[in-house]
Amino acid sequence: MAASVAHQSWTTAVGWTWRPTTTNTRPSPLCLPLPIFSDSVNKRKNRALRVSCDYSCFQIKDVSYRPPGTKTNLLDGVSFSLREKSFGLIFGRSGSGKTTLLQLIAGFNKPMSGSIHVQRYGDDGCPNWSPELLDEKRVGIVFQFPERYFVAENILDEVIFGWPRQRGGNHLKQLLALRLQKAITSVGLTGISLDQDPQSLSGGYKRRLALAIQLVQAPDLLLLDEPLAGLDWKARADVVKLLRDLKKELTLLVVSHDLKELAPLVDESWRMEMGGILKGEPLPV
Ligand SMILES: Nc1ncnc2c1ncn2[C@@H]1O[C@H](COP(=O)(O)OP(=O)(O)OP(=O)(O)O)[C@@H](O)[C@H]1O
Repeated sequence: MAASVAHQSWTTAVGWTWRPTTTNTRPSPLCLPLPIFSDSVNKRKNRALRVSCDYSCFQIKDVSYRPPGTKTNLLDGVSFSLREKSFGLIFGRSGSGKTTLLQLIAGFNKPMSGSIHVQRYGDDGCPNWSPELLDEKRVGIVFQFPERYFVAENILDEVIFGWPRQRGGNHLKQLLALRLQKAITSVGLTGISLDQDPQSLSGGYKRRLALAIQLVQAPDLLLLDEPLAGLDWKARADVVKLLRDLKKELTLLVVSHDLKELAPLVDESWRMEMGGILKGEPLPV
């Protein structure tokens, strides 16, 4: 069977954006209560308005990290916040600790101190729940040169690597199939046969595949380490365009030296200084 989802039709829509859930609904004491409307229509309108204006931020607070058995901090009191569906860029000298920070946010290592949370805000800009620990399952990461880690013999297997371990009925299978289709479409791989060897793809298409592998898990936050490194000018332009589209769907935190090409996408930027000290700073381009 040709391994392609491009020509299959799917009738059910699957939500793409996850919202953190919590049982703690205590409002911030600093926030005033919302106005009470006697008219029920106004109440409904007001509620609809509030829902559409809610938003989340990923919050890293005072994070420090030193690898076990070493004496030097690689990250020193790193704090920043990134609003959902925005594009954050961290730049700075080689060896300053940028990749180390991404690995902590992805949950590969635990910080020595500090916290990594998701905070929800209401339409009045006030936190409306207590912050929740960021669930690492909600975070995707694409390493530098991700194509070096491809293991499967065809594109489909590469994308769904790990699925056999997931048990579930038809509902789960349908959900995964829909996610697969959406991921493949999002990165523009629809014209490619999924039977193909991933290593036969061009450099730009390998990066698309690496992104699809993460998107199929439907992350809320996608971390990218040097997404343009090693690509020719055309592939770089393709990946930049793809990242612009992805920003509409999820939050992107990128580490890169390619400031000029990524600048049009960037909402927030920070410089990592040697010793793992992060400072908010406009891009120097
Ligand atoms: N487990 C470890 N033990 C000791 N030192 C480490 C460990 N992991 C990374 N380092 C060192 O920490 C420093 C920061 O590394 P990191 O890869 O985070 O930097 P970077 O800013 O991402 O660099 P680049 O831009 O070159 O990718 C480097 O000097 C690296 O050698």
